[in-house]
Amino acid sequence: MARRSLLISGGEGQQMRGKLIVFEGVEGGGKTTQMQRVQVWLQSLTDAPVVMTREPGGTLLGQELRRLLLEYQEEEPIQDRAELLMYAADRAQHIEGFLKPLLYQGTIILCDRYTDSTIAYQGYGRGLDLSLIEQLNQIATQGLESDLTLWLDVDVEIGLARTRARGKIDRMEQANLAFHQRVQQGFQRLAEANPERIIKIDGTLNIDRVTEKIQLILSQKLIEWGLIL
Ligand SMILES: Nc1ncnc2c1ncn2[C@@H]1O[C@H](COP(=O)(O)OP(=O)(O)O)[C@@H](O)[C@H]1O
Ligand SMILES: Cc1cn([C@H]2C[C@H](O)[C@@H](COP(=O)(O)OP(=O)(O)O)O2)c(=O)[nH]c1=O
Repeated sequence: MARRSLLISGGEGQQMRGKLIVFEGVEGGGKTTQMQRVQVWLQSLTDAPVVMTREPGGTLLGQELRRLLLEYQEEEPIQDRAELLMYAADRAQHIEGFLKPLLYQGTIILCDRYTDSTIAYQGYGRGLDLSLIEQLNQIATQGLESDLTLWLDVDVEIGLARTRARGKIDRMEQANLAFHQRVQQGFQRLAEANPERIIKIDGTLNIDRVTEKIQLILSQKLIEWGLIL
């Protein structure tokens, strides 16, 4: 495949020339593992910078919010609506201070979780009103949607077993199985409702097979976007 600079295919001025590729799914689906592999592979194909980031935690403020959101403490449980607003604050900061400037420069961004996680976890998982979450996502993102979302689908039990094997589990991972199953159902519904944007990948395959599948999907997208010939 021939490389092509993203800067050539983009327009002038304030046009967003980069691409936002999001990795989603329940805990332990393999997002982090695959993103690292995809970053190296994609960077070998294009002159455009390929950058990895995550929500929560893609900015300095976000790192603080991530700590508060994921640290387990019994004294004063975080209320569901406070949790929702903290994820939204992380996203607003991330988009304005990090994602948008890079997208204007033509960067390809690989982002670990985005708006669908809020719908799945706070909406389906916690049971907060979906239209309220959509409004909040709109406020935080100012309408910035992912160009492509790769949903690494694994059974909740498999994913949680993987994260437990990895070590200490965080506040969200400690939520009960029924919560995580509702989250999973959320991702399923989102994928059904957005077949163009969200592509499901079987995350139970071995690591190399998952990488191959992602590479195949991304190769087609890069051609479609005019980033490789
Ligand atoms: N396809 C896979 N098969 C088996 N284990 C995997 C697979 N993908 C990732 N893992 C392992 O599962 C754990 C969680 O993976 P990780 O990439 O951190 O997932 P996530 O970021 O989605 O939570 C890690 O220990 C990782 O090595
Ligand atoms: C972005 C986002 C994440 N989350 C949760 C999902 C995860 O449990 C946690 C942190 O995500 P993440 O770092 O992806 O955890 P892991 O790599 O272990 O899967 O935050 C929400 O509940 N709502 C959101 O909007």
